[in-house]
Formats: sequence, C-alpha cells, structure tokens
Amino acid sequence: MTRLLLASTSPARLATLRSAGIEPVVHDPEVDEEQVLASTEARFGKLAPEDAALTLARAKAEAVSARAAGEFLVLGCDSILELEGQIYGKPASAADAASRWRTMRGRTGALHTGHWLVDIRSTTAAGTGGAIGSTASTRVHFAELTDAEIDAYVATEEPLRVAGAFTVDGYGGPFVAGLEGDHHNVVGLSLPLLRNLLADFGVAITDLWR
Ligand SMILES: Nc1nc2c(ncn2[C@@H]2O[C@H](COP(=O)(O)OP(=O)(O)OP(=O)(O)O)[C@@H](O)[C@H]2O)c(=O)[nH]1
Repeated sequence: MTRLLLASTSPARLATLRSAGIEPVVHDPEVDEEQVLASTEARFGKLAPEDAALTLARAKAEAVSARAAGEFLVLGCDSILELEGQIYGKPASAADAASRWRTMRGRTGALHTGHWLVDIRSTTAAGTGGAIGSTASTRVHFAELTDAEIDAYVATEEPLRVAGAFTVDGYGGPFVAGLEGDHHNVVGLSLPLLRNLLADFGVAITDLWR
C-alpha cells in the first residue's frame, strides 16, 4: 500500500496532512538550504522566487529519497515569501523580523511553496525514482500594523520560526488582511497541488486517508 513520506520537520505541514486524514511517515531532510541555493545559483544564476522554493523542495525530497526504502511517495516542501522582488525565508533575528514587518505592513506579497514528489516504490516502473514538482503561490495582503503591534508580535517569537516572519493561523492571523489563493499553501503545503501531484503517479489522495 502506497504511503506518503514527508521530508520535512515542519509541524505545520504535518498538522495540515493529519487534518486532511493523511498520516505520513516523517523524516528530517537535513538539507543546508543556504548551501543548496548558493550552489544552484552559482551554476544557473539568480533564481526566480518560485524556482528557489522548488529547488529547495526538490533537494529535501531527494535527500530523504536517497536513504529511504519502501512503498512511499516522498514529499519535500519549501516556503518563501516574495515581497517587491525580494525573497524572504525565516528571519535571522528578532530585529530582522521587526524590520521586515515595518516593510511588509500595508503591502502585498506572495507566499511560494515548492512541492517535490519522488516515487521510490519498487512496485511501479516510476518507482525507479520518478519525480515531479510544482510551486503553488498565494498572494498575501498584510494589514497596517502599528509599531507596538510589531513589537508585541515579534516578542511572541513566532515570526522567527516561519518563512516570511508571519503565520496566517497563529498569533499572526490578525495581521493578514486577506489571501488570494490556497491558504494551506501559506501554512506550508498546498493540499490541492498535492492531490494533482499524486494523481500524476496514479494515486488518488483518498487512497492515503487513514
Ligand atoms: N503554522 C504556520 N507555519 C507557517 C506559516 N507560514 C510558514 N510557515 C512555516 O514556516 C516554515 C518555512 O520554512 P521551510 O524551510 O519551508 O520549512 P522548515 O520549517 O524549515 O522545515 P523543513 O521542511 O524541514 O525545512 C515551515 O515550517 C512552514 O510550515 C503559517 O502561516 N502558519
């Protein structure tokens, strides 16, 4: 029976899958994201934000696929925020998070999540490592936070743990004025996109329900 192997330490991605009835096996991809991006851009030049997210998602899925075995489809994901041409992962510090929010407030960004699925099943021809991937993007409208709200939000330390220094489903919820597109994608994993990627391997997402 095909199972999903989530190549991610993200608690939000795991919670998203569980809430959708899927209990994945979880492996830490142990990928140095900065090193992957630097080496990729050294070879191919500056990556568009969507491609950067997909490159990192692929690196995570491939790292886990190389050491996993069994009837699995291995999913890697990576989320980044694009704001006026700049890409942002997790903030480097509280000061960085505060500075970003002073830039983000009142503006609209795009949260891109790369998804990469590798078929390591031995029971299918594609099980020879067939893989597919895509990036889902959600436009995010940020509210006009006051300086006091920024300071209070950063003090929760939540912004330090997430791409783009914001969440849509945590303390950050009041500061996201609106979304255009899939909100799960903002949390870190697009369920509609996963459904499509699974279908490309002949797997219905309903087959994965526990
Ligand atoms: N709960 C929640 N988490 C978010 C949100 N936006 C981004 N994140 C999380 O921010 C993290 C983005 O960093 P990534 O590098 O993609 O993933 P990670 O957490 O480092 O985990 P790995 O996949 O193991 O690299 C992910 O864990 C996302 O789930 C949000 O709105 N809500």
